[in-house]
Amino acid sequence: MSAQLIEGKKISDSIREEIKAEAERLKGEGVTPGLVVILVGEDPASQVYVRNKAKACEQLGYYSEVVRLPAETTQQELLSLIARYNEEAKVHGILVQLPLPKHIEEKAIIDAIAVEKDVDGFHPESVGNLMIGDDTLLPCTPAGVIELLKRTGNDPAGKHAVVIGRSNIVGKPVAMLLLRENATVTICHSRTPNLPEISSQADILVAAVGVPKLVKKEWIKPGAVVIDVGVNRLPDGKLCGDVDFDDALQRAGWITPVPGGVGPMTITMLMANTLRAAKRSLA
Ligand SMILES: NC(=O)c1ccc[n+]([C@@H]2O[C@H](COP(=O)([O-])OP(=O)(O)OC[C@H]3O[C@@H](n4cnc5c(N)ncnc54)[C@H](OP(=O)(O)O)[C@@H]3O)[C@@H](O)[C@H]2O)c1
Ligand SMILES: Nc1nc(=O)c2c([nH]1)NC[C@@H]1CN(c3ccc(C(=O)N[C@@H](CCC(=O)O)C(=O)O)cc3)CN21
Ligand SMILES: [Mg+2]
Repeated sequence: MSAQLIEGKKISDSIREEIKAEAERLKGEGVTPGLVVILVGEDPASQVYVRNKAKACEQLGYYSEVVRLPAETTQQELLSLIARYNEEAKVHGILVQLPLPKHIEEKAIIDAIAVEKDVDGFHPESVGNLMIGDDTLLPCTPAGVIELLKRTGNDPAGKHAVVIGRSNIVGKPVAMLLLRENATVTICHSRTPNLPEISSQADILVAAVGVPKLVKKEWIKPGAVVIDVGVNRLPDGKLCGDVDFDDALQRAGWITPVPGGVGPMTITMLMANTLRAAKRSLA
């Protein structure tokens, strides 16, 4: 048996076509969606993502700015910049690339972003809205995961979903979205003692851990849908996920590759959020 591939790149390309058509329509009404990405310091992985985001903006005809700041930038300088973009009408979405240098308090920065421009969905008000089921901008990676499931006919409703990882940017929000889609959700983390046992009960397994190839064949229920959020750089420079892909292929029913799975969807969902924020600015 060999799992079916969930082709995130392909699915993401077709969603980008839909977004592009919508963006053209909005431009006809005089609004060009605009995104600013702010990068502090020189983290090489961040550089790649920032470049991919700028490329996507170009492809969709968005207005885009990338602000690269030195690692020594102070928290106050960053806050002032955000205050400026909160007021800037051309910009509908503000993304500050995480992680930030240690001397900057991430929470202070996220809190400072105007909630209507919070295209990451990380602001406490956005998180609260997601939690209570109100209409809000959804965090991109979790929204991408749900979109991948739906577009491959893997509706989460009634399924047991196991999420490994509880970060604020992936684990917790993806669990909340799966719950909203009527899955029964189990969240695991570094203090979960019997991880393989719980994991192997999952109809839908989401790995968002940051440990290369952690998830082995024995952790997977035969036929399960495996969504690998991990993007890890190996010493040889290659990318790999949190799932041992070759191993999992023999057991899973569906699986996302890394690269080419969740990553491209994250960027596409960012583009969708920016479009949404731009549309709302009209109302
Ligand atoms: N594809 C994308 O678009 C995308 C987007 C974001 C992140 N990522 C990738 O996804 C991965 C996770 O990112 P993140 O930001 O969520 O990471 P994070 O903030 O480091 O969180 C990792 C989570 O995994 C748990 N964990 C760590 N080691 C574990 C272990 N051995 N067993 C069980 N749980 C363990 C941690 O538990 P504790 O809470 O107990 O510490 C934590 O909850 C990374 O590889 C990252 O690069 C990809
Ligand atoms: N503010 C903020 N928002 C985010 O969504 C975010 C961060 N910060 N910091 C880093 C993480 C990691 N994220 C991402 C986003 C896209 C890819 C991505 O495009 N991955 C491609 C390969 C890229 C490569 O070649 O390195 C893939 O196919 O998986 C990966 C991680 C987004 N994340
Ligand atoms: Mg983190």
